[in-house]
Amino acid sequence: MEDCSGGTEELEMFNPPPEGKIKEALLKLSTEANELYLNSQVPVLDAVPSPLEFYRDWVASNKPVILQGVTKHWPALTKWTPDYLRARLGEKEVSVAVTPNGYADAPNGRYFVMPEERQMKFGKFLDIMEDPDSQPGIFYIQKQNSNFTEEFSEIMSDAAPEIPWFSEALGRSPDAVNFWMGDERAVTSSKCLGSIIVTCNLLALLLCVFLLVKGKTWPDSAEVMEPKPLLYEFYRGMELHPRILGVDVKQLTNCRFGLLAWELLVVNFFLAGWEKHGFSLAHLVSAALQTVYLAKFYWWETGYFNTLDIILDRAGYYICWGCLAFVPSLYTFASYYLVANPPVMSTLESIATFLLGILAISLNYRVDWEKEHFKATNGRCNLWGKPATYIEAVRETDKGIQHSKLLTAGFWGVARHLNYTFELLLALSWCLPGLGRGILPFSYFIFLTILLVHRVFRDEEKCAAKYGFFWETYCSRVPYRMLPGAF
Ligand SMILES: NC(=O)C1=CN([C@@H]2O[C@H](COP(=O)(O)OP(=O)(O)OC[C@H]3O[C@@H](n4cnc5c(N)ncnc54)[C@H](OP(=O)(O)O)[C@@H]3O)[C@@H](O)[C@H]2O)C=CC1
Ligand SMILES: CC(C)CCC[C@@H](C)[C@H]1CC[C@H]2C3=CC=C4C[C@@H](O)CC[C@]4(C)[C@H]3CC[C@]12C
Repeated sequence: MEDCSGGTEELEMFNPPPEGKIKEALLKLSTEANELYLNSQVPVLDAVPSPLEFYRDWVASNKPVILQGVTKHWPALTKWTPDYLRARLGEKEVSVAVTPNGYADAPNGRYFVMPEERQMKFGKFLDIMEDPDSQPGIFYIQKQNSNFTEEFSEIMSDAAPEIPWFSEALGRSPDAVNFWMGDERAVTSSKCLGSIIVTCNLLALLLCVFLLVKGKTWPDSAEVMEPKPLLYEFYRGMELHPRILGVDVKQLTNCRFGLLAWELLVVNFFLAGWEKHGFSLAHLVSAALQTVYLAKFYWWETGYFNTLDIILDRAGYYICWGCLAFVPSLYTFASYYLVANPPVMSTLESIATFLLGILAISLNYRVDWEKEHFKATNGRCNLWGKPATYIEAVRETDKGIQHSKLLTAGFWGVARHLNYTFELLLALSWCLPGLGRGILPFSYFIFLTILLVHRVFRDEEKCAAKYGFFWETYCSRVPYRMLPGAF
């Protein structure tokens, strides 16, 4: 690769347009093509079309299509084993691209860099494929100059160097037929996501079935949900705090598995994006904000043990499948999306987004902290420079008369759920690097808006039942839920 560095200096003299401008132009082109005539997904055809259909529906209208199963009759599919290829081509000299990252045919930062090319015996190349760590670099046979017909004529009859209906539709034989071969490092790490998500789903479903059976047959405590339709019991769960081998299930699924998987995936997606398109500050901002947010969660973890998830929601599909499968898939989606669709955000916008995110995380933490601090000091604390004000709620319970305090100072005197408002703002901040890439990068933000608005009503129903008249007094003193003056 050293030879390439001289080339980079020469390229500098052409003074290419800034990367942001190229990305912007390409994005505009792709958006316009999508709006004007493209399908939202590339269609898949299972049957071979006639030359006329192929020309009319896809070539002439300039639309992409995936043809499935067109090569299933090729002998190559069963014949091409390492032994067979060695016997036919072992002594043959072939051209092999060697790169540090597996991208022999892709832009590297602002430049399209040619890979180092080595001539070697095909047998030697197969040895490297079988033991990739035996040599530094990633070896990849990939040429665009019809290397299949030029260099691999010995195995040409195992495949079809020309597809008749395709040539008929185009009115010409192919200009080039290429043979590519490499190991899995030519593929980005995000390609494994499908298997990870399937595994999480299977594990989660198994656990939910187990929890249902356990709750019905050998619950940890006498307190289990009264009988309901089976599907409901499966969805909502049976037990509040089940344990498996002494481990609290909800703490394991929510705090350990779900959130750690979230962090690992977000870091992985950032690295995959970097490997694929070069370093992106905006992608880093998105990953860094999520990392700070999750670190904040662990700092505040004991506060989480007083939330609806722990005190009200039972261990069932909603919470356990949610944390084992839904959190790794949807909560990480903003970062995942940026792997294939790199951000088009400028450096200045990225820095502004980071600052917005940090501000929102700090405010969210501050709101939660004020309530925690107020409860820990039994109301004897200062907030915003003044002694905290509150409503003393008295209620009769199984354990006798109980006294509780409803905070009316600090953020809890401005609106009843400002922590959710800042939660939405912080979620928006790490989705923002996907701006200009359609609605999908904002999936998590949209889901969270629905979840939190619904949660406001769930939480207030619980508080109204618990505090009765005193809750109504709090609501009249602090009339807004999330947005003072509006909601
Ligand atoms: N990213 C995500 O998917 C989600 C994140 N979150 C975040 O988790 C954190 C915790 O949220 P969550 O548990 O839902 O809600 P809260 O932290 O707002 O807790 C609500 C509870 O606090 C108590 N409370 C309410 N108002 C007062 C008051 N004025 N004075 C004293 N106590 C009061 C009541 O419990 P009690 O009966 O003890 O008095 C109420 O049930 C937040 O930061 C939130 O943004 C939440 C949901 C989803
Ligand atoms: C079945 C699905 C459609 C819905 C699943 C919802 C759950 C996965 C989530 C419901 C509440 C979520 C959380 C609440 C509070 C949290 C604190 C925050 O600081 C980190 C995230 C979280 C633990 C979050 C995790 C997902 C839920 C349990």
